[in-house]
Amino acid sequence: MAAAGPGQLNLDESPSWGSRGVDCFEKLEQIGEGTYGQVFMAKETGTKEIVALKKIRMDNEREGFPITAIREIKILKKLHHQNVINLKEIVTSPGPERDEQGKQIDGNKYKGGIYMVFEYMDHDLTGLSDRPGMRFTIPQIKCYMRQLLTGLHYCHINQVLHRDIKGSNLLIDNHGILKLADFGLARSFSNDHNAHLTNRVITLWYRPPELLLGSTQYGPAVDMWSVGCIFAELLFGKPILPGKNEPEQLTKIFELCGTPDELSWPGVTKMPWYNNFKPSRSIKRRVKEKFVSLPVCYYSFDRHALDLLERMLTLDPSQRISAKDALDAEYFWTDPPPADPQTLPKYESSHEFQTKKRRQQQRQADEVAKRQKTQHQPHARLPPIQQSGQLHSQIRPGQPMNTSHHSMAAGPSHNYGKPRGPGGPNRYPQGGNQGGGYPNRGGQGGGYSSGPYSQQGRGPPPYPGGGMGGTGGPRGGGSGSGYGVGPNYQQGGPYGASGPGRGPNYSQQGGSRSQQQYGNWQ
Ligand SMILES: Nc1ncnc2c1ncn2[C@@H]1O[C@H](COP(=O)(O)OP(=O)(O)OP(=O)(O)O)[C@@H](O)[C@H]1O
Repeated sequence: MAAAGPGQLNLDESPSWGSRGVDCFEKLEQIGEGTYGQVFMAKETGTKEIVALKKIRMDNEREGFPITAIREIKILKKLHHQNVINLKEIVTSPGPERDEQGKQIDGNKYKGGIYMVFEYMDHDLTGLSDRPGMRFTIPQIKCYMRQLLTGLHYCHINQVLHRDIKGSNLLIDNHGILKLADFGLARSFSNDHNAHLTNRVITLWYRPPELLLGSTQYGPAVDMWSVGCIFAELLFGKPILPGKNEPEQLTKIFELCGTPDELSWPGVTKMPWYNNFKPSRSIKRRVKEKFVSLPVCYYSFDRHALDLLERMLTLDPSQRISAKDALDAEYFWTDPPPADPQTLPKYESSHEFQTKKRRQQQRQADEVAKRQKTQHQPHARLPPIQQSGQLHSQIRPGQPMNTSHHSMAAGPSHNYGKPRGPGGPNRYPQGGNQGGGYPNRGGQGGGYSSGPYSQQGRGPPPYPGGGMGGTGGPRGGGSGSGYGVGPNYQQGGPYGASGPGRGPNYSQQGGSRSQQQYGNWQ
């Protein structure tokens, strides 16, 4: 495993990097729990500036500073764009880490913690969209999508693949600005695509078919598949491809996008795992059909949205639309235009971690109320006990802080864990998770890069309500095909016992994206 010298980062030209202690910051509250460790909202004691501190988890790193953190720091140091999170500095904690009881924590040979200091962002997309009653408008969705594509285009022209695009890694502030974050799986690429890269990246639900079929030579198109999944999710109201494991993920993709053949995807039959996952019968692509006639959806996908989605969810990566071309798509240039970020509603801070915690508390309160009710039932003459749902209905955290926008319907359902790459937490489905849990994860912008978001004439249209779910709906789960098109698992797929962090059966997704999990991933 690659490692930096103990206690040394040596990553910077700037002398202040790594030289300040974390005691320059007052920790305010925990806002994230990632594979790396915790993320805190903190205040710089001198300037009072609010920042996010991401603690680099060292406990599993016996051989040095974690390569994931080195990559993230190196890459972020070279990326500077309005739609990419700004890494401000690295700080260290001087002494040995202590737990809440003041006991020294073992296993950290650096005798202190290392933190990345980021600009603070009020929300992540998952946390925001999971707020009860949250409904994004079409101009809001266009605004977020355009910023996502602008940030990603900037990464791609700077030869960086993000490799973990998902809602919880898209941060949004109360000025409506969206930034790409979490570059822990990112890496530089060269345009010749000759290097071999690991295919065990990208959270399962957002992972493209070429990686699921074993490709190790890939490029920016992998991120564009994930963007397509996010785009559809924003309009559809829930994740569109919630596979429980890799084979099921591929099945879901084929059911939606059709089965590939040499005509639609030249070279597909030569892909490393094609024979393992060869569909038993051919299926027609039905992206348009699925999203045009939705029984339960908040927005209908208009013609331009469907066209763009089709081009993002193209099976053959060489034919998939690039970020640059997506920014030119009719969708962004037809009414209603993308909202100006400044005009978007401001919300109370909503990170996936917090919305998850709130939901857990609500669940616990519901259980207590249920228990009390059961205990009291035999005493028929006692007054009925108030249900926790009544309390819930009074608290409407999904409401924007300003009320100038559209009213919001109430809606439950935060998903708290998040599924990651080959194993990991989950907002999405991972076996037995109660409707939540995430899937596992295992030059400049040609006129787009950092400019302001111009309104495109033709005054604001009336915005119908709608947006990303929040109805607690069927997140996660969803099994099998019902089409009988599953891959040929019998032949012993590549996802069997061989993969690090994966159990012998397909439903295993535990783990993290640490070295242990990915081995020598590139
Ligand atoms: N700069 C920031 N401002 C506000 N919140 C942040 C910031 N960076 C991260 N967070 C919150 O912390 C969460 C986890 O952060 P991040 O994804 O960077 O950590 P991670 O350890 O890599 O997590 P994961 O393994 O889930 O990707 C984010 O989803 C977000 O809610």
